[in-house]
Amino acid sequence: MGKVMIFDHPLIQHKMSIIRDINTGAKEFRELVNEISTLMAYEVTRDLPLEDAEVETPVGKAKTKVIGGKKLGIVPILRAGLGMVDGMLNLIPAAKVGHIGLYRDPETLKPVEYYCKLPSDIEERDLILLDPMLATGGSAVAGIQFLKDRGAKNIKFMCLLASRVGIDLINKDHPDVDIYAAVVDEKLNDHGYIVPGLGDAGDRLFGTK
Ligand SMILES: O=P(O)(O)OC[C@H]1O[C@H](OP(=O)(O)OP(=O)(O)O)[C@H](O)[C@@H]1O
Ligand SMILES: O=c1cc[nH]c(=O)[nH]1
Ligand SMILES: [Mg+2]
Repeated sequence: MGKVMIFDHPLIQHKMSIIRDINTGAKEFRELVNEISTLMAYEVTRDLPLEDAEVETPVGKAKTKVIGGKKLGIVPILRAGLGMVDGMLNLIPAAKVGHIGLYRDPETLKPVEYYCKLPSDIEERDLILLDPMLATGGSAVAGIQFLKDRGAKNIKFMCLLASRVGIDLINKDHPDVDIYAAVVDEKLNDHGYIVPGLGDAGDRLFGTK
């Protein structure tokens, strides 16, 4: 089964508290999603392989380590995943960015696909799939399958808020995928929203409600 990493870092917990607050407006919400994504990127990239290197300092030669030939890709699930892209690119600026458009049908709660544009060499890249919300898990599971169908082999899923049900579904359908979540909430309501959650992440990021 994939690893499940929940973040207990005080900075992340503090920022998640503000993000959940109904009184936090779109500007601050966007800034915080960005900042939390950068903090999480630090841990999500922990297993990047290092290679030995040597550099000339002003005083002599230093034996150093550099990130090796690993190619990375980040793939936000539209729309809400877009809010996490810049935060990730702050730390891994060379990563290529793909996009998957999925929305959750409000009646069936099933994901509906409407867009896909991925790096052409996706099968050679380690991918981090981004979506702030993991609720029923339908969108994440569909997004992961989407990437695998196009040749991706090494995929991580990163979200801000996860439900227990969503984590279990990814573990069941994609046991090879590691999950990174800032916070876990236990419950979903009848409309598939995480409770207490933070509401609709896409609407809060883009001010559409
Ligand atoms: O785990 P699930 O039950 O599938 O729900 C999570 C999905 O729902 C939200 O997207 P939404 O459909 O609201 O689209 P949006 O990002 O365009 O607002 C969220 O960003 C996830 O993609
Ligand atoms: O709580 C939820 C569930 C799905 N999508 C959201 O944006 N929020
Ligand atoms: Mg939404």
